[in-house]
Amino acid sequence: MTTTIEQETELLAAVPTGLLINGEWRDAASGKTFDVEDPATGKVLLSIADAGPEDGAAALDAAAAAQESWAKVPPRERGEILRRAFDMVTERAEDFALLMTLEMGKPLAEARGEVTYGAEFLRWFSEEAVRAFGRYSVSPDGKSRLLVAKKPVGPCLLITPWNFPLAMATRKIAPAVAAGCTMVLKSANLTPLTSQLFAAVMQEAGLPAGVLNVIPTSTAGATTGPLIKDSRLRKLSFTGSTEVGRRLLADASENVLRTSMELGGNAPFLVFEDADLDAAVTGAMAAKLRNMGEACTAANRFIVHESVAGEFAEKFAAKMKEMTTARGTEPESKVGPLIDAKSRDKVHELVSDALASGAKAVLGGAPVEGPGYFYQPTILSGVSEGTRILSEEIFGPVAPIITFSSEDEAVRLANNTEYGLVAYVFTKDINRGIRMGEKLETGMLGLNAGVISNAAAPFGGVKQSGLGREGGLEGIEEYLYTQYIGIADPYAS
Ligand SMILES: NC(=O)c1ccc[n+]([C@@H]2O[C@H](COP(=O)([O-])OP(=O)(O)OC[C@H]3O[C@@H](n4cnc5c(N)ncnc54)[C@H](O)[C@@H]3O)[C@@H](O)[C@H]2O)c1
Ligand SMILES: O=CCCC(=O)O
Repeated sequence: MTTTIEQETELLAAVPTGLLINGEWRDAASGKTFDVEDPATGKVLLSIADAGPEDGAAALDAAAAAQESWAKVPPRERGEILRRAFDMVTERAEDFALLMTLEMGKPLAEARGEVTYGAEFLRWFSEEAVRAFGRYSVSPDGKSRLLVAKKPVGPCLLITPWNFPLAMATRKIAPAVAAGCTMVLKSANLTPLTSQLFAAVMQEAGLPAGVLNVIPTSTAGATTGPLIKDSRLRKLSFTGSTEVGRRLLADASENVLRTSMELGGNAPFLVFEDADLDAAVTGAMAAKLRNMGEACTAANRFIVHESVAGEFAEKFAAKMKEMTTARGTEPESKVGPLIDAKSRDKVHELVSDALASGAKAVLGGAPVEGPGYFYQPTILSGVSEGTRILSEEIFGPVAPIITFSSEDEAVRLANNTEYGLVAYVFTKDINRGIRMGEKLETGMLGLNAGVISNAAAPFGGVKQSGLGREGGLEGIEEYLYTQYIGIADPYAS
């Protein structure tokens, strides 16, 4: 059912529009606000407070002041706050889903999926909060005792992207809460509303004042730059483009700040000659069209064995053709708008460049006429090596296909990128699947699977896709440091 204007207005009225600093919602010191737009219509949804450097400093003051007492809160209590937040987000799933659809554009069904995925980080880390164990051991020579403790790293700056407005925030906030860290969250300026609502839920779930401070801003660099150079900050966790991540890493080096970097991707999707082609097409649809292709995990290069490339392209195109583009609130919507005009133009630039270099559009190949930033689901065949579309993140519903004739060539093509986030492999040969795991230079691999994101798994990349892992047993470690205490021989006289 299409959502009504009344439903949308009522929901937007419930979203806090201020900055959250030390447990209070307040205006920006400058009094400035910025607009958040609906990418399907270009209309303004809401204006919210626009933090500047003064507000950033106030947020870090609050986080630094709360750190000592927050670290002393028993792990079980911290876990219970996260568990209550999980229950509350789940109860309000429809609100969170609609809000994400409004500000980011994804179809409602997908937004509901993100609520489930994003909430799961709250539940997972509510369980991990009580398992941040250290160890005690006897030294190899038996003469001393080794005590290894895990401690919260301290105040963190969390910077999130626009493409998964809930999950990218919970994937950082939940482990930080579990570990006993305080935070300043700089949400994405294109999609800050979901974080605003989520922060209100965290307050209601019992998170003490100052533990989570939220500073949406239209001036990211000017507002967060001074925080990164402030010695009270102990950790920067960033999710976004490799380009911005690289700059932040340079800034973070000044104080040798601990960092987690979840950056861009250029995922290869390999289809071998022995693959179940129907399963490969189902996987391709998920790996390409999830989030309209606006995912770091999106399949960016379809590398298909020459003997099955024609049949794969035909079957893939038949499925893609069924994908209706429409505002995400419409029941028929399978592909929502891209986030803004700049992103849509970049997608079209890459497609035009590939076509000019000899590729053929099996399907689509152009923006959709009319309001909003829609792009036609597109398949390109005959893309040649060296074309821009194979080396840059597309971030749109466009699938370029290239072919290979041997396993070695497939591996060479797949690894021919500075990125290393995820790869997808479709084959019925288990040994080949294992070989691919060993040969592909990525932090994650989908074996006969087109989506592998899971709160219980370590998400992250190698090469220029980043540093560190989010989720899984590893996720909480990013917010803990290890302290070793050497103890003299308790039997020595
Ligand atoms: N690896 C992952 O887990 C993952 C997940 C989601 C998105 N991404 C990547 O994110 C990118 C898309 O997101 P985006 O367009 O929001 O990325 P982006 O790098 O433009 O922005 C990410 C965040 O950084 C902020 N930012 C920008 N410049 C900054 C500066 N100088 N100082 C401080 N903050 C700054 C933005 O306001 C936003 O909040 C893609 O490259 C995608 O692959 C990666
Ligand atoms: O955009 C990248 C994040 C995608 C995910 O967590 O599945």
